[in-house]
Amino acid sequence: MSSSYTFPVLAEQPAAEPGVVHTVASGDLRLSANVTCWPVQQRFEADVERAVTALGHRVRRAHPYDADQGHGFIASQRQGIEVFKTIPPDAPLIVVEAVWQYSHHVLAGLRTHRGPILVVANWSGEFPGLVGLLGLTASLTKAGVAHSILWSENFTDDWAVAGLRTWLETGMLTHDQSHVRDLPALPDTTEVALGRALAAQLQREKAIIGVFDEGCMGMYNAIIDDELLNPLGIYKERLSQSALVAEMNRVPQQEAQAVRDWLDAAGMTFHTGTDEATELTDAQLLSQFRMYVAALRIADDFGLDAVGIQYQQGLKDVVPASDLAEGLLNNAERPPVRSRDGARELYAGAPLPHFNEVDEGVAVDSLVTNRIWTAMGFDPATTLHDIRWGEEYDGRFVWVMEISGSVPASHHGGYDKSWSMRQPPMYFPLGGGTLSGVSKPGEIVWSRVFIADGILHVDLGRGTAVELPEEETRRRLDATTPQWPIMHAVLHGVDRDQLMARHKANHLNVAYAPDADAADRALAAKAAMFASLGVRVHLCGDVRI
Ligand SMILES: C[C@H](O)[C@@H](O)[C@@H](O)C(=O)CO
Repeated sequence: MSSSYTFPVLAEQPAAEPGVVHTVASGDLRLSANVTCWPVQQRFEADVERAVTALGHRVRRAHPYDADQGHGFIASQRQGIEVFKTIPPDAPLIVVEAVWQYSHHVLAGLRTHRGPILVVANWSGEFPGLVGLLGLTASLTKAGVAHSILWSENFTDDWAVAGLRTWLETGMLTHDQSHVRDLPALPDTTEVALGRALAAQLQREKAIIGVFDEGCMGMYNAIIDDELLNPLGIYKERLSQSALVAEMNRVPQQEAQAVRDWLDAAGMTFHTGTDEATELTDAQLLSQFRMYVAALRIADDFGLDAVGIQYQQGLKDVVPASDLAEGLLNNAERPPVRSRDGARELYAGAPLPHFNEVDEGVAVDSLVTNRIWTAMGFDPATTLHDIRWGEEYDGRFVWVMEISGSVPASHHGGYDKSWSMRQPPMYFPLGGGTLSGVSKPGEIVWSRVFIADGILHVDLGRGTAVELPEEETRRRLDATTPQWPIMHAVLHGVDRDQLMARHKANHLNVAYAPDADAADRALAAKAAMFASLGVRVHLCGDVRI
């Protein structure tokens, strides 16, 4: 037997100290975002520390502020793995989030952490901390990692302090989820029959989702393995964003300009300037229109039924934002794009559903929604939104649903009620415009496809997009990211904390129906279609089936 092998020497793992709670903060990959958001994170961490200390425990931050970088976030998976080597595996651990964060930075460490895990976020619209929390908890749910969650403005309110105390004392915190119920036996209605027929068609005839670079911004929760996807009849075409850029470069300038002219004629407003670093320029817009044309051509080449562009890593350093192209793709009424030989209009008169940030839960949902809404004769335009924040208005809790760049123009009531603003430089160094506006009042079906216990689930609910006075809309935009499209959403029979406790994604899908009865019928068809596809359906809040 040889004695020359090199055996690994494993460092001793640190032991947990009684009364000590460790904290970590996961951040963005973009230095500009981490530096900009750091002061808010610091404030929130101080709030959490004060609350934990008042309850008789000590806080030990597991990683320091980095003076060279100008922030104290974990900014990569490698860094996260190294940080977790210093954390006692059995110690109580709080992930503190006031910002949008990349879940994979901390997922490796959290997967093997044995002590109780709590994820907390600040109830604030300023930066997407709540969105970050929801992405991480969805990722932990998919990974099967036990965890608790909690949110508060500054951890001085009784509800949050009581929750924190429970978690510190027991290592567990549960929330009311009595608004969720499993799908009952479905009635014998035309909508149920339609849903089942569309499911049978999808499984027999199959559909393809085109994925331009999988796995956006650490969103492990947004990746659905083929083994879970294929039984629905849905298959992935794996595409590269570099092919998209190559195709963009083949789009002649006049064709991109024709898209701009069409939108100008349709009444859309472009807030342009000349400073590439901070303003939206005509050149950025032309690049975005090239992307719109290129995405349709590639989708046509591969026979895609839906498409997703990752953008936020890689492409963000190559071309302006993908959002404007994405919003256009999701609308039935779009600038026409023809095949390269000019013979055919591509996807004429219909949206090509786009799942932003290659969120594959959104891909499945958009495809299903598109089929049902089209079959029922409704506007099939659908989009995701970030669950960004919310506050009471006039005695009702009104959510700020705010996607990071674009919604289909029909959600605003048309292109003449839509505008485009430069994407914030801290996330989008090369700029590009949004497709923004205020979502029109109306009846919506909301939903989310997610993975738990190794299978696909979907939550379905009803809501109303409400109109708020202009100054309240302005206040909400200014309190969040004013460049992005906003929906004022009231969810039926689901309160603020119930949605936060239950929702397994940073995103939520919405689609409009002509009226409340139509929305109920569309939801019933959707429930039937998902159930027929083998997805576990849950009804949330007040839903009439
Ligand atoms: C630009 C930001 O990173 C956003 O993309 C982020 O807040 C999200 O939209 C997460 O869903």
